[in-house]
Amino acid sequence: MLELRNVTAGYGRTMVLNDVSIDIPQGGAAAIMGHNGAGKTTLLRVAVGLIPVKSGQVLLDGVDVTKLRPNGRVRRGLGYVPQGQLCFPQMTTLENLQLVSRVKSEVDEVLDTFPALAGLLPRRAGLLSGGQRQQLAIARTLLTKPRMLILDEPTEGIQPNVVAEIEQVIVGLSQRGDLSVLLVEQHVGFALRMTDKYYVLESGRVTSSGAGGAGAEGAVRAAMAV
Ligand SMILES: Nc1ncnc2c1ncn2[C@@H]1O[C@H](COP(=O)(O)OP(=O)(O)OP(=O)(O)O)[C@@H](O)[C@H]1O
Repeated sequence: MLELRNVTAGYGRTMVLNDVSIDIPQGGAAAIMGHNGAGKTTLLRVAVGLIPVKSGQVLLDGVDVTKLRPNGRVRRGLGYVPQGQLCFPQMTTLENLQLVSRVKSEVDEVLDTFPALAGLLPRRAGLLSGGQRQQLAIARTLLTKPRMLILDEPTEGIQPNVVAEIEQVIVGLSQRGDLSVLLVEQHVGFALRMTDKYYVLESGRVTSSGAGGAGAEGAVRAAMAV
């Protein structure tokens, strides 16, 4: 569904990604792993269209979207949840959701996926916990009805006891069958459990890739130890 083909990209004259290729099929789930500064967030930004490529191509459903703006890519089915549990803190949980959709049945549908949010609708988003804000950020993106959900470190900065809750939601989404998932994640075990493909990025290059699943953990840890 989403393919980056030999992408080189960066900021100004500094290239961060060098000749990176990844391919996530429709309904598939892939994890990008690597140390801090390896270029994981940059890769996601390139996929979404927030950073132009210097060379290479981005394809959605086999169509070259390299020159397409982010809003065009969202219309074609990309949903992006950036790092940091972003929300509008002065607005309530419900108002944050209604920024995307005022259709009650659509809001109710995402609340089925996030029952924890249902009881927090009148609360200002700034007063939610980090885990609740992350759920809100994912719920808001789901309201755009993506076919591919792109998540940047969804468990970062979240209390360990809430991490499992977030993981469960993402695993559920990835198993829906109609939603592809691309995930940047530091928790190697979790990332591999829920994906069928992994890529390790080091200094802007893919240094290891293969099938996901718990069996890949050794290979990923070895690749990241280099
Ligand atoms: N807006 C920017 N302008 C210039 N350089 C940037 C910018 N954002 C990131 N970089 C640089 O690009 C490189 C890759 O950053 P990126 O955020 O993609 O890495 P990452 O793998 O996501 O790291 P982390 O795990 O710490 O989030 C780093 O050297 C970083 O300093």
